[in-house]
Amino acid sequence: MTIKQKAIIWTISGSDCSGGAGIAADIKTGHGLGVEVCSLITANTAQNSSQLLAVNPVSIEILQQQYEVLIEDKSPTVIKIGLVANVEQVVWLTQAIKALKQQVNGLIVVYDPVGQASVGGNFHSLSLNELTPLLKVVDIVTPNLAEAQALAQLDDISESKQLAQRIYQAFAINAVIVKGGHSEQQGVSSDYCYHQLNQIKQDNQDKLHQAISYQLSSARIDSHYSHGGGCSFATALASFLALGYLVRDAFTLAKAFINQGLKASVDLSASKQHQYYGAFEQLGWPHSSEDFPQVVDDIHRQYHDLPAFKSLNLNGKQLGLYPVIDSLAWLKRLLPLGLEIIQLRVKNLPEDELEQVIAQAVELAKDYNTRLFINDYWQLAIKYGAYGVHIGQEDLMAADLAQIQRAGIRLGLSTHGCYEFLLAQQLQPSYLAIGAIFPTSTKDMTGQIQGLDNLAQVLTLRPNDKAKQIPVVAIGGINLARAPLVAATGVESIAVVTSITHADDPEQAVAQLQVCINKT
Ligand SMILES: Cc1ncc(COP(=O)(O)OP(=O)(O)O)c(N)n1
Ligand SMILES: Cc1nc(C(=O)O)sc1CCOP(=O)(O)O
Ligand SMILES: [Mg+2]
Repeated sequence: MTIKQKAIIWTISGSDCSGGAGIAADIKTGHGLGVEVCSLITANTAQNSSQLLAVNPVSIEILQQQYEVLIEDKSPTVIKIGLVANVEQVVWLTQAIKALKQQVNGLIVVYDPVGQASVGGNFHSLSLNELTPLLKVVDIVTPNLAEAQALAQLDDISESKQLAQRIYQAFAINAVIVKGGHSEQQGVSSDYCYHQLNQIKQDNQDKLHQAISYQLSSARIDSHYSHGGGCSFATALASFLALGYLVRDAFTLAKAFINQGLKASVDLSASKQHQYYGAFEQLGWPHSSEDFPQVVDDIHRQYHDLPAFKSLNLNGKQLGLYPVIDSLAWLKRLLPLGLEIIQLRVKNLPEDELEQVIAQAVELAKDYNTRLFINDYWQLAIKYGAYGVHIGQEDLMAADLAQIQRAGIRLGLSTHGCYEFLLAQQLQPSYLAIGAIFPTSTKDMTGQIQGLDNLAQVLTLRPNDKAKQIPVVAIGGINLARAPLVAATGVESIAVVTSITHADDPEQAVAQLQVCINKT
C-alpha cells in the first residue's frame, strides 16, 4: 500500500478550553478533511458556553519557538490565522509571513479576523490601524458581517458585496469572503466572495481590476451548537486550498461543510432545554448534494424562469463514447460507427467556410441516429437545426440561452469543478461536461485538472432521484488505459479528441473505448 503524503496546514490561533472553537475546531476540521494540522498557539482563552472569562496571550518568544520547530520539518502549504491577541503578535506575525512567503513557493495565508466572542466579550482590542500590516500580507480574509463592517470602516452598510469590495481595495487582499451566517436576511444564509484571479501580492497592482465575485446561498440553519463554526469555515477553506482546489471550489466545499455540520447540530440543539451554546459538529468531507449551496449568479438572475432544456431522449441507453472532432472528413468517418453522440469542434476557420462546414455537418448527420452537437457556434447551430450546441463557461454570458431553448435544440455545458458544476446544473442543460479529468495536450487546462476523485465528487452533486439527474460527460486526457477508471466512477459518457484522432486505427479505438464506457 502506498501512503500519500498529507498536505500540511498551520493554524495560528487561540486555544479554547471549552473545546469548540480556535485550535480545537481547526484540528478537528482539518483532520476530517484529510490534511495535517500543525498549530501555533497565540493565546490561552478561558471560556465556556456562556462567557469569555479571559484571553491570555502567549509571548513572542513562545510563538517564535513554535515557529522554529515547525519550519524545520513541517513546512505549510496554507496558513490559517485566527485569534491574534495584541500588537506585538501582529508585528511578529507580519514579519513571519513575509519571511515564509520568500521560503515557501505558493504559500496561501487565510485570516479569519475573530474579534468578538459569540457569547459576548472581545478577544482583543486591536484597532484597524494596528491590524493593517497583517491585513496587507494575507491572501484571503473571512470576516462575518460585523467584522467586515469593521474592516471596511462602513458600519452602516450591510451589503456583503460593497463591504467585500472595500476590504479588497483597502488591503489588496486576493479574496474577501463575507460570511452571511449572522446577517439579518430572512431564512437565507448568503456568503459572498470577491476574488482577484491573479495573485497580486506577488504581482503588479494593475490586475486589481480583474476581480470576479461568487455568491453562495443556502437555507438558514439555526442551531445553538454552532460554537467554532466560523473557525471551522476558515479552516475548511484552508484545507481545501491545501488540497489544491481553486478559491471558488474551496469556498463552495467549505460552505457545504458548514451546512452539513449545522444540520447535524440541529438535533443536538433540540435535545437541550435551555439555549446551551454547544460546539459545531465537524463531519468530514461533504458528500450529500443537499448540503451544497445554490450558486447566485447574474446568469441565474437572467434565466431563473427558463424551463429545462430538451433531454437527450436516451430511452434507457447509455450516452457512451462521445468523440469530439474538427472536420467533415472525421464526421464522415465516424458517423457510420453507430455512436450516440458526436461533437463538431472547429476552431479558427474563416466565417464563410465555418458556416458551410456546420451546414454540411448537420445535413450529413441527418442520415444517422447520432446526436450532433456543434461546439461554440450557437447561432449557426440554431440556423441549421443541429441537434444541440455545446457551450463553455467563458461563452455562457454571451450566448442567448433563451433563444437556444426556444429553438428547441439541446444544450451541453462545460464545467471545471464543483462551483461551475452547481452553476451549470441550475440551468438544467441537456448534459453537463466535467473536465479536464487528466492533463491534456489538446487544450491548456492548467489549474483545472480534476482527477478521478473530483469526478466522483461532482457526480454526487446531482439530485438523489435518478430521474432528475442530468447526464454527465467526462472529458480531458482520457485514453484507453484510463477509460475503465473513468467509467468506474459511474459517469454516463466519456468525450475524447486525441484518443481517436491520433490513434493508429481510429475505428478500432472507437470500438475499444466504447467497450470501456458501455461495460458499466
Ligand atoms: C463534451 C465537451 N466538454 C467540454 C468541452 C470544452 O468546451 P469549452 O469549454 O467551450 O472549450 P472549447 O472546446 O470551446 O475549447 C467540449 N468542447 N466538449
Ligand atoms: C476540449 C476540451 N475541453 C476540456 C474541458 O475540460 O473542458 S478538456 C478538452 C480536451 C480534450 O481533448 P483530449 O481528449 O485530447 O484530452
Ligand atoms: Mg467553447
